[in-house]
Amino acid sequence: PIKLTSSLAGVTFANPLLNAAGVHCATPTELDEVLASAAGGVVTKSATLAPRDGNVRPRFQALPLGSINSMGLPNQGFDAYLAYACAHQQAATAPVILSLAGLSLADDLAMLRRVQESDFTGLVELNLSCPNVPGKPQVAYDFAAVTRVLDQAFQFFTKRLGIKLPPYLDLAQFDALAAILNRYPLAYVNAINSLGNGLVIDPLTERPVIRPKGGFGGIGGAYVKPTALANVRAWRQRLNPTIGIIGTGGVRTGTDVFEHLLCGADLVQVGTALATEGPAIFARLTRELTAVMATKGYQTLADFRGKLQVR
Ligand SMILES: O=C1NC(=O)NC(C(=O)O)N1
Repeated sequence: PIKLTSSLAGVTFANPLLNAAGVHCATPTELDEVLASAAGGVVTKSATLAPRDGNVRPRFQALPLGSINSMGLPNQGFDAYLAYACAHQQAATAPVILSLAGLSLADDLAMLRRVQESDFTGLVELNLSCPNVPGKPQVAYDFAAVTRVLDQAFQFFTKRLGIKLPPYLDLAQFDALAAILNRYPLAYVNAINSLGNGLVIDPLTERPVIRPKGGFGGIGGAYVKPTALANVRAWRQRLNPTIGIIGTGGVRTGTDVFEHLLCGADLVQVGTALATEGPAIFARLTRELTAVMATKGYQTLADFRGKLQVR
């Protein structure tokens, strides 16, 4: 019989599929709907210290080949998501990953200190790659800033910490950042966040399809799958084996899930396709992944994880 169990930093998932932070996870109702689906776990909308309304609308547009978004971190605030994560840890539901996106280094550290002092023992995902807060650069493109936040976080944080990274497009960047990341006891790296600051135009109205930032927003979906797979593969080839990998980007079918796992992902997250199809997608993806594995004679994810062949 085919088994889809996967573990990440000692946390076991019955199947490797979750939502991507930000999609179908901003309220307890949405979070419950993902947990009630065939997903193996759920990740919360990236929390800021205080609740946020986010950017002006329209701020999301589904597209034939993916999506563009400039949400601007609308969320119920850190306390709400920490409470949800703790409650569901007690209820022993599928794992809840708590995503954090401070608007400053101080906010990142303040939230991590609160998690450290809390009863939450699960996975924490520090989002270093939101491209959509006007005036805020993506921290993960500034390697000195990444070093600062990890240096200061690991002075006191002893729980399971992963980081959400943006796509990198140059192998020298993977080499340089891996040398930094390998110095820290990271639980995992999640690659990729949306491809930042794309522009989608409506030729009829001669205007961008979303309003914030003059129409500049993060690109997701089929557009980014080759870049997502390359980032998963590049990190797997460079990071210590103790650092797990979550693959995110361009997942719409069981074959897409299979490809992320083949590149080395331990878990796989779904954003754009979940936004359009809803949580029922997790049953479809589980069915399709199982069919791919059956066709190839694989019984477990370990039979093929990270085993992309070299041409
Ligand atoms: O990290 C993020 N990535 C995105 O693509 N969008 C959200 C957001 O804008 O809140 N944040």
